[in-house]
Amino acid sequence: MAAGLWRIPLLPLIPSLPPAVLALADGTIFSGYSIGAVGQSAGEVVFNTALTGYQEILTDPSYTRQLVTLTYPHIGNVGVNDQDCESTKIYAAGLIIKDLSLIASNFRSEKTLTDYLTGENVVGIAGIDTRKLTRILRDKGAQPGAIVAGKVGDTVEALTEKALAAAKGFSGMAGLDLAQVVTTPTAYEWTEGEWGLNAVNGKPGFKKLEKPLKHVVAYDFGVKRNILRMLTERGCKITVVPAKTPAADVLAMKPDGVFLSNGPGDPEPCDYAIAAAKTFIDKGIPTFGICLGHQIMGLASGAKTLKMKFGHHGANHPVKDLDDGRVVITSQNHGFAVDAATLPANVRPTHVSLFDGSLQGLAWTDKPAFCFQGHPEASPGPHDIAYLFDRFIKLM
Ligand SMILES: NC(=O)CC[C@H](N)C(=O)O
Repeated sequence: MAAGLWRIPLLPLIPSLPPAVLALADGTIFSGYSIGAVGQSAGEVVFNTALTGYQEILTDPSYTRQLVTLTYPHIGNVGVNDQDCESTKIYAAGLIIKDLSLIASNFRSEKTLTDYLTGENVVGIAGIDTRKLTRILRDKGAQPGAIVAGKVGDTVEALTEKALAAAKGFSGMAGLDLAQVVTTPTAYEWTEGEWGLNAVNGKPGFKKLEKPLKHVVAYDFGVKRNILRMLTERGCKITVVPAKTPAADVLAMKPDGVFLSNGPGDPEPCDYAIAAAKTFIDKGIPTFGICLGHQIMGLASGAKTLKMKFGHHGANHPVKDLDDGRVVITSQNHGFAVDAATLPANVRPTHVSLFDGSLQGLAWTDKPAFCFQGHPEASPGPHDIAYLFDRFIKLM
């Protein structure tokens, strides 16, 4: 047999694998096998087109209450390690894939994807037609759904009934304030830089902040670690604060700049964050927002946000920089967007998506404030738009 051929097709055929079912609220059923914990989980089903980075995706807090299907068909082959986590745990409500690699092969791998999902009590389903699922999500929009993962011997019929009921019971992401659910309970300092093969005395690890040049207060609405690392890398000492920290408390820390993080859920109900953002912008504090932070800044300007049909989730999205015309390939993960038609006169669009023309970046014409809808920290994804971090440093 040709090298490696044995790996791929056998797993779905092994009869003793526990069954799992994914149901969509529209009644569509996918039956496959369980690759994680036994149990059930409901959420909004979204598709992500990144070719790499399943571990970073699972641990991105912005995926709270979302069941993520990866359009790349073969997942798990590089295993999982502690250092590539974007937060302290898996936040995605469940994982949906076509084919699980039977082996994890990477010099940094510490465990398999299955062990990771099971250990974190997160459900996963494999062996389903993820292309069909993605076409449904593209045609009908992101859908409420549920995964029910059983034990060996459970019948698909019984799982299907439970999955359908759970899918129909999930009311969707609109109106959900999840930032206050996932935020840190207390403030903390962050001084860890980026990971490098030779970063710590010639060994792999995270660089340490050498000389703090700026003090940034970062609101944690579900912050991804690589954002903090890329700011640290540029000389920022960061104080990470809980989502509901009043603006006055932050101003008392006399920061050089304020950062508003990514995060899950609908930005509109986050009135506490919108009010804080407005204070910083009005007072002329250099302010930078990413993803949910961008949407919160948009709302603070008086603009409106809207729910997109199926959003942007991937690591290959072209975005145009309207200032110089360059096209950057970006990492994306959002289901809401700032409505360009509602921008006030003092806020101008700086970036647009070349997939659907939706708004990707904003800058205030009269204040040192700007924000971006996608993920300049990537992780996973290309670093084409890392220049936004440099822009923030310059603004301070
Ligand atoms: N990554 C994010 O910050 C996502 C923002 C918001 N929860 C959305 O889905 O649009």
